[in-house]
Amino acid sequence: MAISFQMGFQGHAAGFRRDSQGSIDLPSNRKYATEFEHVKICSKRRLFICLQRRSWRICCRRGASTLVRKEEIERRNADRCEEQLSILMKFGGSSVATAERMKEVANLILSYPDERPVIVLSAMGKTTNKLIQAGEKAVNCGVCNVPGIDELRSIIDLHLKTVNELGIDEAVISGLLEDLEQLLKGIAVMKELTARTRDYLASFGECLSTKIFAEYLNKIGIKARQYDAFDIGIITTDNFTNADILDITFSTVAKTLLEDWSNSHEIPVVTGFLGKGFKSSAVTTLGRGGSDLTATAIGKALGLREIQVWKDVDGILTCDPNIHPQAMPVPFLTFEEAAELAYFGAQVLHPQSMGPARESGIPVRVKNSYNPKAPGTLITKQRDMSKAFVTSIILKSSITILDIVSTKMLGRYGFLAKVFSIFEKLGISVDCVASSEISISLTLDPSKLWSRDLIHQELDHVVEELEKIAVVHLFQCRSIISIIGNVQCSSLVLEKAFSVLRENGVNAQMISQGASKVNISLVVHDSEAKDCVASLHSAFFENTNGFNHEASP
Ligand SMILES: Nc1ncnc2c1ncn2[C@@H]1O[C@H](COP(=O)(O)OP(=O)(O)O)[C@@H](O)[C@H]1O
Ligand SMILES: N[C@@H](CC(=O)OP(=O)(O)O)C(=O)O
Repeated sequence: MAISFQMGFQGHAAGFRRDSQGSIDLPSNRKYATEFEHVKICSKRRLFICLQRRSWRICCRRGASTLVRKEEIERRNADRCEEQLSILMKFGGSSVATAERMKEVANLILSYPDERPVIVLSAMGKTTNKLIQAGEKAVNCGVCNVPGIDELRSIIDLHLKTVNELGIDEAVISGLLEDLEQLLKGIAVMKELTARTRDYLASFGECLSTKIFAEYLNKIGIKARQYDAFDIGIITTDNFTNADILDITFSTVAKTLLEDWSNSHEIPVVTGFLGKGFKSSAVTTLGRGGSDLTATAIGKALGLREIQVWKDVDGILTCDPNIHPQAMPVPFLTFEEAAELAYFGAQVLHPQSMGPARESGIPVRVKNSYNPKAPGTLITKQRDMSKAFVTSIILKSSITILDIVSTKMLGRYGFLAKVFSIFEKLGISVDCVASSEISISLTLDPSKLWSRDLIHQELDHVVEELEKIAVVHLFQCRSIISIIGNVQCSSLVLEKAFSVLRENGVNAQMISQGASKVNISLVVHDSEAKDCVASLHSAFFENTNGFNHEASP
């Protein structure tokens, strides 16, 4: 964009350079851009005054930092009025962990000038963990000691520091911070933290981050409005800590957000992770990482063109980078592949998040807010599978295997039905199954089903029930390695996977292939699992002579 701008000495000293179109590129050190957005504390006074008189504001356009007229931002606001909301941008905790990160995210939003986005945010950084830890401490610490709980202090410090660094009024969050302390005192008085209270407690994280961010957007000239998901019609089951979104959500959310948008043209900034219980009307949460699900649910409700999920990695990777640092981005995935990957434990996506996107056919793009230029991963209904072989390897550790063999007290036909009716009665879901007429092996993820102190007791209970009809062996400390790949190549995938296991001297204790056939799961001992993943990754992705490389969707 061509602009004329008298750049004084300070501007040159700060490293600003004019390019051939007249745009002024900011120095690569983004600190300057930030300083000029928060001019109150800016030491580059002369340049700041000049900027203010001419009504310039700083924003980031398509990755290159440029100065953009305030009028231009107003024009964009006006353009937004004429059109419907177009995309959804969800930013996870790592993307909004500090004031600096929030500024980067605001710049990212500005770098999509032609879109009218809905924003979904998670809690800042590790706030959710700290809220839960504070709640657990409050149970035993006594009311007087609540204000001194380390995690509470750290949550208050982080949020106050953030509003101060963003130059917004502390009043935006002071009421919420007071309520939070009161809630923790209530937990201390009651000496218990129920699942319902835990969800209410966790909700403070998203309420705080969205209030701060919406206020900041308004401050820099982008009209925005904060929404609590439980007030706009995200209606869920009353299954606290792991609630499911109910279908009524789609029409209620659409009504609220679209009506407000057409009246006020303010970008909605919505709390991820939260909902409202259908029967209880209390705040619920969608399970850890649930903001991804909020994003796809709102995307479906509004019929948006694209759902963007911004993380701290270059998209979905070939495996967890914490397990194997050579993990590389997967450019394209189908909803089915992404759902399997999420369900089998890839932390990067919430297990249920692909549902609403798949039902509505809206593409999901997973991007890196720390590296926006990276293409990320595009998840769509279909993709060209001709060059696809294996897309990723997922590891889920600390699972339990149950080997169940019929005592023949039941007829052959009744055995499997009876086994699954026991799981249904106990409300237990199973990950992998391998079965014959009279025996069945299956895997459970106890940490998802029961709290740590209940795991042993609950497992004993399951075994006791099953022993009424079968001989049961229970094996703990096992890992599921799931290989997500092309159904057409499953024999080749199995052949290669087994030769890797053989080279590593590892015996698979169970093998299972889902009905979708995109996933082959192998169960090994926890102690062997990480080395197996590294060797499988190396065999499928690092020494492939280009065999496993994909270029187009
Ligand atoms: N296959 C994978 N691809 C990408 N990231 C993965 C994968 N498996 C595990 N991860 C982890 O997931 C993290 C991103 O997920 P998450 O922390 O939930 O993001 P956010 O909080 O930004 O929504 C990454 O930092 C990475 O450590
Ligand atoms: N804050 C919630 C919800 C969430 O989705 O977080 P993130 O996007 O940072 O994974 C959690 O920590 O579980």
